[in-house]
Amino acid sequence: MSDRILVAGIDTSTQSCKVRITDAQTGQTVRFGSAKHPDGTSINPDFWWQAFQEAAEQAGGLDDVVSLGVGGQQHGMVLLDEYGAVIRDALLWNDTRSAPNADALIEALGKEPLATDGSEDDLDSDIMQRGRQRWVRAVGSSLVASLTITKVAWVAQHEPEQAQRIAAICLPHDWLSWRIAGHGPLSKDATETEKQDNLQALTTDRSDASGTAYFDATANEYRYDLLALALGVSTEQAQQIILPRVLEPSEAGNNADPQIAGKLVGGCIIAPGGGDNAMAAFGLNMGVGDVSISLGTSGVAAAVSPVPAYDMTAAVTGFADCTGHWLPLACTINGSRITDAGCAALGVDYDGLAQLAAQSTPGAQGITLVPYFDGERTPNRPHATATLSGMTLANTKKEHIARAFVEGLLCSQRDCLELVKSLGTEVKRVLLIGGGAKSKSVRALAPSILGLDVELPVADEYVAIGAARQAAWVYSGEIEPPVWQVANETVLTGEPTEAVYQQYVAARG
Ligand SMILES: Nc1ncnc2c1ncn2[C@@H]1O[C@H](COP(=O)(O)OP(=O)(O)O)[C@@H](O)[C@H]1O
Ligand SMILES: O=C(CO)[C@@H](O)[C@H](O)COP(=O)(O)O
Repeated sequence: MSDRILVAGIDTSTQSCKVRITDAQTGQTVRFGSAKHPDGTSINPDFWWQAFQEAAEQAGGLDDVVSLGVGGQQHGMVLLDEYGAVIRDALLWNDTRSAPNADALIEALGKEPLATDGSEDDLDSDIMQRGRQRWVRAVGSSLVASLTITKVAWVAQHEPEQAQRIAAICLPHDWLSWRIAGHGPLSKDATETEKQDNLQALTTDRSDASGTAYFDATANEYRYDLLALALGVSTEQAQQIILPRVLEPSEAGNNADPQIAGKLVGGCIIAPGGGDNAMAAFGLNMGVGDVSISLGTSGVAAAVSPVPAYDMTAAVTGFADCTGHWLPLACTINGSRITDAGCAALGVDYDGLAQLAAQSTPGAQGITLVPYFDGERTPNRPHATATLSGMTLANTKKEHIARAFVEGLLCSQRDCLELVKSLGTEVKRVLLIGGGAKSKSVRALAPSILGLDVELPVADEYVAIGAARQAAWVYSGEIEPPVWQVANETVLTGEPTEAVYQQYVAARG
C-alpha cells in the first residue's frame, strides 16, 4: 500500500465534470475520470451530481483522499427551498434571458441621486453609464446577463411564485461541495432546526462569490441591499435568504460524507473550492504579469492583480481570485464551440479543420467570422448571432471558411486581452489553456493573432489542479500553498498579423 497523501481536484464545468486524484506532494495525476453534462443553459443540478459520481467512479473512487476541492463554472444560479430542494433548473452563466434585467438593475442604480459629499462627482451624467459605474464601485463589476444577480431578478419578475420559495441561493461549486458533505433535500417531516442546519452548511469562497454581483470582495461582505433590489423586496426580507458562508482561501470547510469520499482515519476535508477561472490561475501558479487565455465553453482572458480592479468602462469584470487577490477578466460566451461549429459546418474533425485552415492565408482571403453564435457578453450583445462576411464567388472555399472560424475565435480573445491590458495590467506571459488549447489550428495561429508569444502548459486540467492544490494546502495547515511544478509543452511563436485583427475589428463594429 502506498504511503503518499492523495487529494482530489474536481472541475464541475459547463460541459463536463472532471475528477483528478492527485499526489499532494508533487501535484502529479494519480487517477482521473470525467463525465459529460447535458447541453443547454438551464440545467437541473442533479445532472452535475450524476456526472460527479460517474467521474469519481471512473477515477477509482474517493475513499483514499484526505481532502478535496471543487472548482466550477461561475455565476450559475441555484435556488433552494427551505428543505434544500432545488426550486427550478439552474440558469447558467451563458443563459442570456436576463439581459433586460441587467439593464433594469443598471438603470435603477443610475437613477439614484448623486451623493452630495462630492464622492460621486466623477461619475458620468448619462443614467445608464452612471449605473454601470455604481455597480463597478459596489461589487467590482457592472452587470451583464451572465452574473447571478440578474438571473435572480429574472426569476422574481417571471416566476414570482418560485421566487417566494427561495430559502438559499448558491453557485454550482457551492452546491456540489454541499452535496459531497452529505447535505441535500430533506424529507417534508424535517424539523425547523434540521432545515436551518442543512442550509447553513452551504459554503463558498471569495472568487465565486465575487461573480454573483451581490458580494463585495473588497469589503468581504454580501450586499443584501442589492439582492433585495433584484428580488423587489426590502433588505430585511432579503436577509432572510441564506447565502453560503465565505471561507478564507485555505480554511477547511465541511467534512465529506464518508459514503462519498474519505474512508481513511480523519475523513476527507472539503476545501473552499472556487470559480473555475480562479482555480485555473491557482493551478498554473499565476502571478502578477501572467495572463491566462482559457478556451473552454467560454473564452477568458484573466490576469492576477494584487489590488482590486474597478473598470469604470464596465467591460472587464473585477472578480476576486482564490488567494486573497483579484482576477480581472474579460469573458466571451462563445469559446471553443466556435471551432466545434466550424467542424460541424464543414463536416470535418478538429485535425481536418486545422488542415483546411492551414491551406488558407492570414485574413482568409477577406472572409471574417464574428462568432457571436449564442449571443455575446464581451462585447455586451446578448441577442447577437454570428455573421460570416466578405464572401465572394472567388473566396468561398472550405479552406478560407475554416480559417475564418479559427481567426474569429482568436480575434474575439484578442479583444478580451486588449480589454484586460487597457486596465494597465502588466503582461509578461500569456498562457493558453482549456480544451480548445488542444486544437492544432488554434495553436498555429494564436501568437500571430494575439501579437505575442504564447506559452502552452502541458495539456492537463488546470481547474482541477488548482482545486487539488487548494485541497492539499488546506490539509497541510501551512501558511503557504504547496509548490507544484507547471511544465510547458512549448512556447508558440509566430509573426504578428495585425491586419487580421483589424479586419475583424472592422467587421464586428
Ligand atoms: N482535441 C481537441 N482539439 C480541439 N479542440 C478540442 C479538443 N478536445 C476538446 N476540444 C474543445 O474543448 C472544448 C471543451 O473544453 P473544456 O475546457 O473542457 O470546456 P468546459 O470547461 O467549458 O466544460 C470543446 O468544446 C472543444 O471545442
Ligand atoms: O462566466 C464565466 C466567467 O465569468 C465562464 O468562464 C464560466 O465560469 C464558465 O467556464 P467554462 O465552463 O467555459 O470553463
